[in-house]
Amino acid sequence: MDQKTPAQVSAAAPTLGQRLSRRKPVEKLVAETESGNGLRRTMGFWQLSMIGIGATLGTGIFVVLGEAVPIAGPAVILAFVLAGVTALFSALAYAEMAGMIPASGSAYSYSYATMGEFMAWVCGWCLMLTYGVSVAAVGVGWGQYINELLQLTTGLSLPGAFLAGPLEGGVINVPAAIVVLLSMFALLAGVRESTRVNAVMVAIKVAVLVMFVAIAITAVQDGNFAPFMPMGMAGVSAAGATLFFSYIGFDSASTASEEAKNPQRDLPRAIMFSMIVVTAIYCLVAFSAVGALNWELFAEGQTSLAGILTVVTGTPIWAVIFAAGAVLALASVVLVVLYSQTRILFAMSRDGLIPKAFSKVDAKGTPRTNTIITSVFIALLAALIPLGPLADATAIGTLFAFALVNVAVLVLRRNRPDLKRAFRMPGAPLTPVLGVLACAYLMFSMSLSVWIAFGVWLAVGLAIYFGYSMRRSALETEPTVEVRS
Ligand SMILES: NC(=[NH2+])NCCC[C@H](N)C(=O)O
Repeated sequence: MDQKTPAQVSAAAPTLGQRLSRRKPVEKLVAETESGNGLRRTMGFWQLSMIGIGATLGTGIFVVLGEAVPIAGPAVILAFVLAGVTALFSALAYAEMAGMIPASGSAYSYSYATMGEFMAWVCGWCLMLTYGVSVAAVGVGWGQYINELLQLTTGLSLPGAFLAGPLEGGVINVPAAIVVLLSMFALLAGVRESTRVNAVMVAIKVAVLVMFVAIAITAVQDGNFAPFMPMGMAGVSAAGATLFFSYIGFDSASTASEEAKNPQRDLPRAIMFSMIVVTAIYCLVAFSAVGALNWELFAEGQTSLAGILTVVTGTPIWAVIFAAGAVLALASVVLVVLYSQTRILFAMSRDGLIPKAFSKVDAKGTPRTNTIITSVFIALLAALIPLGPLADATAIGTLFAFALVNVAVLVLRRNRPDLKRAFRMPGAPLTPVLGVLACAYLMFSMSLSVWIAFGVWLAVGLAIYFGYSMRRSALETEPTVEVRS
């Protein structure tokens, strides 16, 4: 048995059921975020939108699109719409929750307040796929573009053994690991991407993607769209599940709610606006890509978007500009998302569910140990695992976490109608229910191997919860907190 603090001796140890369902009161969560975070309310609609778009546009459109085309054929355009609609429901649910509980733990914190500790743990564990594993995926995409840029400008290429992990016939993916480790050093040095740098990155990303559309659309041929749906609806769904990866990131705007001048008005509008911009860009890029190049030529990752530009124009200059833009942009996504992952672990550690080392900060206020452990783990993933499995694992875990956010909206509407909501999800309770169903639909469109990987991931998470977190939870060890909900 664990040692008990004197204050606890009087109270009987909680039962398993009490432990699993104990909730962290909304008021406590809000108080934690308010106590001395010193954040200033400076952001308006545009800055919030730029954050959402900046965290979303990344490896999904620059690389995963190419991997999804063979799954759906030209109907990859529909797959983007399907994934986009699913993301939209969750985006609205996020807007409602973030306006009520502006906590850095994001979906993990929302679940802790609504469904209790066990579901919060499961959600936090899934968020490590949404953030940590997605960083590895973006890192692998970055590696492809840096190599492409090197080839286009110098004709040289890194030896194959150092461009891919063992599952793809290489030894270790060096560039992917390097971009993660460089970001780690930047974070340790206290570098944060400022809103201004973020806005520049968004401008670069949007500019090169618009350039892509403008060039590729001149080569669109009707014949390339027939047959439109060679793999049927199953192909569209499967591609939609993979492409869901490309929509992840709008939630980042919600994590800035404490820095927004008027979150109530601007946050929902910014989330909607980013979703519309991103969906429009994705559909246009997908349309011009599959229109310019027959979908069958996308197989086996033989073609990249940059490659299409060279084929269409006959000169490599546009491909060089495109690849250079992608290299800059993807590096910034790695930095931003890695930072978010450390913040979520910070929140979980503060709650006692993972070791205190993750919430220890150094003199500069940086969670040093947290940042190093997290980054090294992610660098290893990036070095060893291919993009496809990393993106799929990110997608399935995120779909699950997003489904939970929709459930959290339903639960709080019923249990705490009194709470002030900066934004109310329109059409509730129907819309959050549709949100859950849409997430479930995409999850069930994923292949068996993805489900097995997800199952293993969850099993490890449960082992940690029951073996460690359950007894160390701050709700158990801090007697001031009410254990029963
Ligand atoms: N939590 C995150 N923002 N993860 C990054 C998501 C990846 C991004 N949507 C991309 O396509 O590259």
